[in-house]
Amino acid sequence: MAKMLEVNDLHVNFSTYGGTVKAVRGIGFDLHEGETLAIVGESGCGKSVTANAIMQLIPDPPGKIAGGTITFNGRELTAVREKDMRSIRGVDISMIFQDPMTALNPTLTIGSQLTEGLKEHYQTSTAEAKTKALEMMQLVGIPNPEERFRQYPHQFSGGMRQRMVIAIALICEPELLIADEPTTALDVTIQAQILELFERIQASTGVAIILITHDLGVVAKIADRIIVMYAGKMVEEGTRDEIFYESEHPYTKGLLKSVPRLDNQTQLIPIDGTPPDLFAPPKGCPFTARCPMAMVVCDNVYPPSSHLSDTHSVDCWLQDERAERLMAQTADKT
Ligand SMILES: Nc1ncnc2c1ncn2[C@@H]1O[C@H](COP(=O)(O)OP(=O)(O)OP(=O)(O)O)[C@@H](O)[C@H]1O
Repeated sequence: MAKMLEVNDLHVNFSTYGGTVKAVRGIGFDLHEGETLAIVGESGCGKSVTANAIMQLIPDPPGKIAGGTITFNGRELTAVREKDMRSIRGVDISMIFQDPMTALNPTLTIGSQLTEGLKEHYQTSTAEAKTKALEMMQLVGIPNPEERFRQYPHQFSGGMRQRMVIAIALICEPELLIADEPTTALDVTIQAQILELFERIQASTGVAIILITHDLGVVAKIADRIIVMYAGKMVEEGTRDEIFYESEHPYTKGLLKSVPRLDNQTQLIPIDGTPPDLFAPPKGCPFTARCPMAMVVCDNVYPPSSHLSDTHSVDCWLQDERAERLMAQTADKT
């Protein structure tokens, strides 16, 4: 599959009264047509900022893309003017957010919100837009679309509202859908239904998906590849199986231990401690203070990326060829 998106050495900062928050600190990844990529990590690690940077929605000020490139279908998005970006957003790249309650306008009918994008970007006639909207409602599993088309958001349940938000995001047939915590506000059963919906939509439309979540359990079934972020860095990247069965970063392993399992066989073990302050991130590995395997070097130098396979890489000194020597140094110091 062809490469659609390439993020390279992306840095995003926010200037605040307290200083500069270094929210994203040099991340890079590719996305191919029709792929589902999950970005996973604890609250505050930079997932949403990464998504907003791709959409060119970083509020400036206080935010700024301080470095790096974001190339979408050969176009460098950081250089695109806002006017042109408006014709990419919602058309080529769509984004949906966590809360289906606030994403819809309570004063407009579902139908007018669903057809708005088609009319604005393609000057589609009202009749044609309605036909397309009803098809889309069918695709996302809204029963009685004709009747529902005329209703207002408050007449929909939370799960149905999220289906509508997804329909609105997809109606202009984007090539890329970015979903930021799309199931977090929903209960577990509805959550599973929405995830199945993503799978179904991808199979029928071929849209590529970036799924952002703090919950590895959510991506277990649907992600092709997973990026694990910590304190603005990408600490591990791999296929779903590499992350679930062969993860090497102590943080990824910690996240996996804190995921509830269906068989309820294992005890959930939260990761002790909190992520570092992003005003003054540590110069070494940011996970050091919470890492059960930390060595002296971890505190002082950020680890180089170790490539464990063509698709699997990890930023951890334990994977470096010098690890044994570094462990001995640590033992000497203790
Ligand atoms: N407008 C802003 N002004 C100042 N700091 C910001 C702003 N937006 C984000 N940040 C900071 O950037 C960092 C990354 O935030 P981000 O929202 O990307 O985290 P996240 O991983 O998506 O977490 P969550 O799931 O809680 O949204 C955080 O430290 C956050 O406080």
